[in-house]
Amino acid sequence: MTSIDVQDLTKVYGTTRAVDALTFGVRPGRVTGFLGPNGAGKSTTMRLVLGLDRPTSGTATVGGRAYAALEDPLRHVGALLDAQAAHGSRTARGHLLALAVSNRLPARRVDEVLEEAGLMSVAGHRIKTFSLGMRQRLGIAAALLGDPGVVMLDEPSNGLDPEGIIWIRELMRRLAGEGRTVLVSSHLMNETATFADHLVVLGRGRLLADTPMREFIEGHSHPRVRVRTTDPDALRGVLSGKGYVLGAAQDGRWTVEGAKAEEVGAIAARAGIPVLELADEQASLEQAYLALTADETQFAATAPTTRQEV
Ligand SMILES: Nc1ncnc2c1ncn2[C@@H]1O[C@H](COP(=O)(O)OP(=O)(O)OP(=O)(O)O)[C@@H](O)[C@H]1O
Repeated sequence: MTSIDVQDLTKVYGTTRAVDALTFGVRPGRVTGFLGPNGAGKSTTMRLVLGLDRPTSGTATVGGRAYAALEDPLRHVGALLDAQAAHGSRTARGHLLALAVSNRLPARRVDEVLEEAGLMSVAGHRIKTFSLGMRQRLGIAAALLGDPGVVMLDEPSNGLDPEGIIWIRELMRRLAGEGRTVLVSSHLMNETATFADHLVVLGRGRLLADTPMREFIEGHSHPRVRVRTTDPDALRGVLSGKGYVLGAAQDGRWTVEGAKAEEVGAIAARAGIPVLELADEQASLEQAYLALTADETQFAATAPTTRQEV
């Protein structure tokens, strides 16, 4: 099966290094989430892989070859970059048929992908009447037209309703399960956590992480315990004796940063303090991502006081 390989890739626009000496691989059989703050270089990287832009230096290949060198490229790589790109005056079926014909793909694929994308009932409607979510579905249908081994989707959940979000998640899982190479950019961390096996994270054009999802979350978050007690003052006292701080209460529960449930439980039990609820907090992808990218966000709203402190 086919991999995407990005090797020492750099793209400079004027004074902006949109992509900066980037090296990573996207492997088959798993969904790779492509993350990074606004302007980190995700779309530029995807455009370079698709040969839509020329690298300043370095290479981006699919199955070891530049996209431009692929014969019948849609049979190898399907991509959704900009869902607005389709001609508004065409029907969904007309648009896909034109793509199929110009790329020497069998016309029967058109109805197959319309069905797959849930667009069969509107296949004869003009695209200009489509909502953003329907355009996303059409863009994904187009990406699947050539039955490609590599699928790249830029923000595919954009504009999709909850049912559409579940559909895209299941579609990506299935494509990876079939052994395809799936690269998906997203700003929605909770969403990405439901479908990605692996993560590639960019910040200001550079590689920040290329790791399995689980390792990423474990490596960029710290343990935290949630506890409910009838005697918070006593618990605060015994915990502070062990170097832990009982945080502020929220909904009748307290948090202890940097601790494990078994440690807090043992400390409370030794002091005879009643504990009504005790659990390790599951670190989320969002927490881990924010911890990693805190210094890499180009367009963060920063309070003036924080600025002066830096
Ligand atoms: N055609 C272009 N001309 C000039 N600058 C560009 C061009 N395309 C991208 N850039 C710049 O390159 C940087 C990376 O942009 P890119 O769109 O690749 O980031 P991104 O990670 O996809 O961001 P987002 O999450 O906002 O989509 C940004 O600073 C952007 O302004």
